[in-house]
Amino acid sequence: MEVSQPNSMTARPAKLLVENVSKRFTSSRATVQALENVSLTVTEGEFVCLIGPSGCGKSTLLDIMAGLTMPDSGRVLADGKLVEGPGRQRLVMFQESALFPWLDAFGNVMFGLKLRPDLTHAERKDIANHFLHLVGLEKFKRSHVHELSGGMKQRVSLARALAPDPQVLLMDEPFAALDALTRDQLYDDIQRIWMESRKTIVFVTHNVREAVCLGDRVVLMSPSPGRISKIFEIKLSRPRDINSPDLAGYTSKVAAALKGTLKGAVFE
Ligand SMILES: Nc1ncnc2c1ncn2[C@@H]1O[C@H](COP(=O)(O)OP(=O)(O)OP(=O)(O)O)[C@@H](O)[C@H]1O
Repeated sequence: MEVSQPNSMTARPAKLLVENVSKRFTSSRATVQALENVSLTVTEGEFVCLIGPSGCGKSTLLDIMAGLTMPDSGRVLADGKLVEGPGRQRLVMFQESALFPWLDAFGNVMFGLKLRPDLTHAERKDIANHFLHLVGLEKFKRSHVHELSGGMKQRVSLARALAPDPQVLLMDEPFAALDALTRDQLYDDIQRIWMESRKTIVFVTHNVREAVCLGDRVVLMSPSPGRISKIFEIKLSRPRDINSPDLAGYTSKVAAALKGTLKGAVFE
């Protein structure tokens, strides 16, 4: 299967280097080769989207980048250092918000700042307020989790992940459970925040349009065994509007290739 990694950003340093990573899961019922020989370079400040059919290993790859799962073979380097476990420079944001229900929005962001023992309590409060403002929730800082909508919860999760100032943000379908309108708003917000902060982001999604709207590159994976089958470079200016016609050409190209992975072939 063709593997190409065009990347106009190669002049920038590699933030994450995935080298020949393989991972197999064995249960009493079956053995699954979740990833086989996956290699990928993510450059500093890049926004990379991972897309592919269910079960192709996207989350497994993200977890390995995060240091939450160890590969059977191969390795991940972050800033040239071997990833051997989770670290505060690589934080993960999941589909379902993993907020603490007994804390309000502010308390949840403050909790994330426990990762920054170098800061005083007053500095943490300032930072928490700043990030709640950034995600548009300053008026809801005293709201408890059950009082927030799904979109608001994901905004708090985003503020909590950004507040400790990680260099890399790993996002696993963070908007999948939200309605279309809320998602469209969040696409604008995440692009604005990314353009301001220039974090390195790896973003898992099932949604081709979402991947094309957000990614500098869209990495298409194929299942059984999980591999990278093709990488698309998205050369559209930012900020991008998910509903703009410019996106359509890329979207149909990626969608056709995605369909191909389901049939066992990949189209250009
Ligand atoms: N802890 C585990 N134990 C056993 N099998 C697992 C485990 N985690 C993942 N798998 C299997 O590994 C394969 C890849 O799973 P993974 O969740 O990475 O895929 P995915 O592309 O993220 O899927 P989806 O899009 O449905 O979330 C699947 O076949 C899955 O069943």
